[in-house]
Amino acid sequence: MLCLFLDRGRSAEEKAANPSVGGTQSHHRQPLQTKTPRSDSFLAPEFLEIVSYCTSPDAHLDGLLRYTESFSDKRIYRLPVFTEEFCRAFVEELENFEQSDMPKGRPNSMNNYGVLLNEIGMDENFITPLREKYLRPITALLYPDLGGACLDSHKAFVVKYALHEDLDLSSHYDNAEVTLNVSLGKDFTEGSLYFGDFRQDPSPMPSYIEVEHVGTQGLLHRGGQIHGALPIASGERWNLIVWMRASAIRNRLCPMCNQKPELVEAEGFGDGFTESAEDDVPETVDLCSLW
Ligand SMILES: O=C(O)CCC(=O)C(=O)O
Ligand SMILES: [Fe+2]
Repeated sequence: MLCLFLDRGRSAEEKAANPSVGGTQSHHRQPLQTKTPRSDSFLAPEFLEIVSYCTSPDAHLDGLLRYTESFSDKRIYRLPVFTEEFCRAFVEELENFEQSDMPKGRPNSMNNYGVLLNEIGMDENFITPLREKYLRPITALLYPDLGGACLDSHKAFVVKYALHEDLDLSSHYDNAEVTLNVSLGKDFTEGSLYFGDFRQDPSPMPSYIEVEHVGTQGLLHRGGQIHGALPIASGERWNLIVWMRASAIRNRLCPMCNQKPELVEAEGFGDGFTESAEDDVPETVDLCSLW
């Protein structure tokens, strides 16, 4: 059973009742599951401090920016997210899954290597609470105009780059209002991200900036910020990517085709649109920051 060390607070009685929880096995034969995280111990203390600030009554953008690193005027921010111990355990579990004979899909149409988190049961119990409880107070301040306060679904996956596999990722924008990209390790050289224009606001001479990955830390950026990844020169690079969507925004205009979406039924979160598109759209986007 997959359990990403989220149960550090188990009592002796619980351990006696279910000693196998928390173990790491290399051959999974049954559907993988996670336990609901019972503590915040997998999150970096500095990240918890940021969340605590953002949920305080007087929180404001300038106050939040004191805790993060900002990159140019492109609204890209770096912040601590996970502990090192968690990142190591997470990658170890992903490697076990990779080596298993479980059926696997590709993370997206561009990356050939990596893991879709819903395939290992980590969507509902791990990414949903991470988005709702921890990330949303932060994105509400950073991206109110993009529905940062009402990001209500996601697509989450881990991408992997290695010398005889994918080396880089070409320029693209994400199917997301806001993206979180956390560096999980392992050891690698090069492989930085580069960012150009915001898709909805192109300039005749786009300027590009390069942003390095820092282990355990995350980058938040607008999904529409054009970006790509430079080739790694050695080692292996694993990153958690969470494409976060706000139905209140995309119900009005699909961010991929710039048209009013025509909805078809989908499984799970689909692409993050909701059916009652007409009814749910707030008068102004900032309404959702009143949550
Ligand atoms: O390789 C990376 O760190 C970026 C991946 C990415 O941009 C994506 O999957 O959308
Ligand atoms: Fe991307």
